[in-house]
Amino acid sequence: MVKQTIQIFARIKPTKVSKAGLYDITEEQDGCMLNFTLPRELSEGLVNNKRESFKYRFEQIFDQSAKQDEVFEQVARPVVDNVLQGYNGTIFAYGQTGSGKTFTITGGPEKYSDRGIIPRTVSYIFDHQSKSSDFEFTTHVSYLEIYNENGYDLLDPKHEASKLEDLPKVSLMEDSKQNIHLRNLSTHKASTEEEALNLLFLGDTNRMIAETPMNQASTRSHCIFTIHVSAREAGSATIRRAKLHLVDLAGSERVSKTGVNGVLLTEAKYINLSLHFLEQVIVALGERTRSHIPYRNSMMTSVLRDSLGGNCMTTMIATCSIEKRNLAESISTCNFAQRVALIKNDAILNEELDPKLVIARLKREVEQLKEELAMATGVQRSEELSEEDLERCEDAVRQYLEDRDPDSVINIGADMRKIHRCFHLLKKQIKAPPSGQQAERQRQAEREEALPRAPAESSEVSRLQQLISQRDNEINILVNMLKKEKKRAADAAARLHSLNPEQLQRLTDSRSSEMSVTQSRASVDSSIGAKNSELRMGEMSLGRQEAFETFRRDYQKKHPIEDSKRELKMKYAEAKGLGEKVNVTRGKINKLKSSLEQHRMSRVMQGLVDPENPEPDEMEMEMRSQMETEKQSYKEAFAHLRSLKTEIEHSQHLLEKSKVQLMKDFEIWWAEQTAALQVNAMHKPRLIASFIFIQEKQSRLNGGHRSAWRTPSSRASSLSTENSRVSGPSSAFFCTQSTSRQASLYPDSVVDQAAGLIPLTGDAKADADIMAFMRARQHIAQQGLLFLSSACLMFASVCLFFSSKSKVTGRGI
Ligand SMILES: Nc1ncnc2c1ncn2[C@@H]1O[C@H](COP(=O)(O)OP(=O)(O)OP(=O)(O)O)[C@@H](O)[C@H]1O
Repeated sequence: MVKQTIQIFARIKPTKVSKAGLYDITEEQDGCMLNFTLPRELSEGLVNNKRESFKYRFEQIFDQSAKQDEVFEQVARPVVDNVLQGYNGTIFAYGQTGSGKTFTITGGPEKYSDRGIIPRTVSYIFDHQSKSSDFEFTTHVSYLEIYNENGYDLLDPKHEASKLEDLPKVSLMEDSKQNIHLRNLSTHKASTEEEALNLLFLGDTNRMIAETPMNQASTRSHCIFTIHVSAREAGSATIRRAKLHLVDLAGSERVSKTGVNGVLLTEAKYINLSLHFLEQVIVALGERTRSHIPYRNSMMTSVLRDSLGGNCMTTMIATCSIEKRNLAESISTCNFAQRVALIKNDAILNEELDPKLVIARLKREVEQLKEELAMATGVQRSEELSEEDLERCEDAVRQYLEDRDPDSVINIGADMRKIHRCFHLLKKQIKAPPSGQQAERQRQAEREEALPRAPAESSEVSRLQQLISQRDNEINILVNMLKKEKKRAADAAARLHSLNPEQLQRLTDSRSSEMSVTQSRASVDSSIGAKNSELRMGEMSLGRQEAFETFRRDYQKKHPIEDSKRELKMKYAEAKGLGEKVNVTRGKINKLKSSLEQHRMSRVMQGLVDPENPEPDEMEMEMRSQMETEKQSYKEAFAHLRSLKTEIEHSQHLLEKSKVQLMKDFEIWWAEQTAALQVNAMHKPRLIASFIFIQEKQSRLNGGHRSAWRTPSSRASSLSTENSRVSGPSSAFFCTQSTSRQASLYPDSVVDQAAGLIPLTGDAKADADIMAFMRARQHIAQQGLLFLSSACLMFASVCLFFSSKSKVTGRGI
């Protein structure tokens, strides 16, 4: 058992503002000190006392310039090493919104070097596994999100989440030993790093898609990515199982400061409540005398029960923002961390015996004991030998006969039935007529025995015989080589035959090194995320698509997307170059190999070397050394290519995530615009005619479906024309969009007349007439009678004008 207090680290988020004496970090013998010095006006306000200086001890403090790899090495790697040894581990980030929790745990959205603890941990685990060939590892992952005290499975493959409620709900269950189980949380086997990273990406994308618009600005949920590792040494029945929780908590700021209402307030209350319960658990654990720890108060503390005061090695990273307005929250984060540092955990090695292996071992033992008993008592066992036993006897006899050691024995145990069986097999061997080859060899030996030979003659004969067998060997080698070549050619032809043109193209492409295969697989995997955004794009109406294009052009975050694309392109180019290099080197190695073989062969043929014990000559040594150099360069290039492949996959994931984010931001913007326009429309009933006019036109653009204009999106774009005149810049986009469409379909004059000359009258009947007319006009327009419709429009306008005038004056026309 390892007794250890929770290790605490702090990380300061980079800021453009100069630190101007607000904080400093000092190194001490047993850790680091973080000192905050508050300006007077702050110490009197936000923090409820007048202290100006606050000091906190941490295991280590990462200042603004700290890089992600440094954080991984210091914070995560020791925990992960323990997990690989069989100890549970937890790493959690705590801090106010925007202080860098997600950046630390998952990573930044732009650069590969910004990847956080989770992807680095995944790489580390699989790297370790590939190097430990004595162990058999299995890795599973799960991803849980806790929002408003409800758990959701972020890795559910059956659902395409568009909101959180679409994801399966996870609930807590407690067994008789009070162990917590998570019902409905799927765990997925990951056999490779790539598979695990794809799962992480799937979960992150689901998390992003399922965010409610209200919680956009900040992650208002807790997320727990769990890696389950089990390891067994070859031949051992003992399995070590450990799990690693990587936790990104929700922002810890106080409700009063968030200044929120409605849904957001409910969220904030839940977050604060669950963080409050977390604090209660931590306080209770810190008090030695407390026997009851209130884990059950919240889902998060229930899930993390083992991590807090239980069987786990736990590490916390406190994320702090040192901008003036955030100092109070950072101080409260550090206070929290100090309490956490008091908690003692008792981590135990999670070892268990694999029941299957134990049963097999016990069965073997029982068999042995039965055999010994039979020998000792003389009461022989009478039941038939099993198939397995029969096979074992055959193997034992074969090995015995093949063994050249005259002292070898058959080791089959004390069972008389098996001993009889072995004797039976031996007798069969002796009695059986020799096979063709054996018979020939026997005859030859007999002939040789029978021949009386002169000593000189016999030495000449044996020299010639040696030469013949040497030639036989050479012929065999050549025939085998020929066969291999033929087979390789036939396989290649068959493969080419089975490829479709696209694959053929890919094959001929220089990227057709190993890299291209893995890359294409990666792109299939990364399409999981792309699917969401593409699907949505496909579902958009034409107007909305156009709106999206405009939105994308002006999108604030477009630059990172463009940067990522550029970076990805560069990496592709680099991978292509490396792939070519790998191919060239491989070609060189193959060429050297065949030259070496030829060289050896020719030496053997010339009788310059003993085929049984070929001594390398100078040329061979030279070729071998060249081959070693090439192999080294191949290895290096290949390793580089592999790491580049991981980088490319990561960048693809980031790009996909940015695209999903863009899509989400667009949806929110669109909803806001629609809502604003609807409010305008309610206050301007007289504008309905132009609204309908544009609606109808929009519906025409959308393929002439009447129903299209009922959708909020088309309603918004129709209203927009009016809105652009009334509410100005906020709807400038709609204005541009509509006018550009109008210009292409209708002469400006007609549109203006339609929108400007036919306002509604306020009289129900007259307005109904106007609407009926508009629809009729739409119908005519759809049949291509644009000119006629314009004439009708003018005529109707005149009629309506007189009709409304006559109503006003009380006279008929
Ligand atoms: N150490 C850092 N280096 C560079 N950028 C950072 C760092 N820490 C945070 N950021 C950036 O600051 C922004 C907010 O960070 P992040 O999303 O990680 O905060 P958070 O604490 O997880 O917030 P929330 O509680 O809302 O989820 C992001 O754009 C992130 O990329």
